[in-house]
Amino acid sequence: MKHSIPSVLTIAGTDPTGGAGIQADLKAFQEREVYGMSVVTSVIAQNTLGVQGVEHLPTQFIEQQMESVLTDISPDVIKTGMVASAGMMEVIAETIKRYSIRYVIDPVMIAKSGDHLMNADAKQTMIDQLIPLATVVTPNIPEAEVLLSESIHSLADAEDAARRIVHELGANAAVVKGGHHVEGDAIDVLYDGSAIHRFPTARIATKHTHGTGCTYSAVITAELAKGYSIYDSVHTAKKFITDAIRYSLQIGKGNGPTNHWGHRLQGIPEVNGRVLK
Ligand SMILES: Nc1ncnc2c1ncn2[C@@H]1O[C@H](COP(=O)(O)OP(=O)(O)O)[C@@H](O)[C@H]1O
Ligand SMILES: Cc1ncc(COP(=O)(O)OP(=O)(O)O)c(N)n1
Repeated sequence: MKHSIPSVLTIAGTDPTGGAGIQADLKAFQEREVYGMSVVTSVIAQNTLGVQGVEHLPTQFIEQQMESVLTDISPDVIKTGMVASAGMMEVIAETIKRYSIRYVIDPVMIAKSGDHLMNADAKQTMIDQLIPLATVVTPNIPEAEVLLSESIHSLADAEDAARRIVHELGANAAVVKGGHHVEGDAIDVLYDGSAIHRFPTARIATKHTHGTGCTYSAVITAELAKGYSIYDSVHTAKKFITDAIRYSLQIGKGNGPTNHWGHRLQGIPEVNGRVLK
């Protein structure tokens, strides 16, 4: 049954500190005013300092969660984040095909803390089974390098990578995110199958970028669900994440989370990264 309110489903791992994974996705969905649902793939003991433990749910139980949602409420768009194993990827791919739902894949591989969130032997399954189903794929630079087995050093390399993810790996569109360049502006590049689009912002000097990629792809998912184009969805996501980083909350002992309501604080002055009210 189709619902009048745009609805979205994230299939991902958890972050008990709320900055990344499913918790970040649900916060972003709420801020973008779409109805958010979630299927858990792995339960992670992590915080702003890193990952302390991982428990993967059985593949069959991930499948059961997806069935529970999809036989009741049909999301307009599905997003995947952390999907650790080839077996999990296979059941997710089969489900997306069976229900024929638009799909955003954030190909999460390694957290910024350096912890591995995807098994190395799952890479080929991601390439063969998930990426070709994607309406949009949103790798950061290290992830694009792994997907294409090539190094990315420049903006031209990132643009070439986005083109290759579409033409060689079969995604409908690709955004290569610019957060991992050490210098210069944070420039994301979108290739939509016909043209390259650049989304530049000044790089914000902060260590509080935990969960940026999760939040960004969740906003793209939400905007697509509302009926916006891929270009407009990426544009909104870039604006949203920039405010979320700019107004970050300065919490946690390590790389803190972003502020999911930062977009509501635009124009409010800040001092040393703290918002003045
Ligand atoms: N220091 C920063 N200043 C401004 N934008 C940033 C910064 N770090 C990341 N971003 C933006 O956050 C989004 C996520 O990027 P990135 O950090 O590359 O992804 P991930 O979290 O998957 O590693 C992108 O839009 C990127 O441009
Ligand atoms: C459960 C879970 N999923 C994804 C990530 C990675 O998040 P990301 O948005 O790429 O940002 P970092 O956390 O790597 O800074 C995660 N940590 N946990």
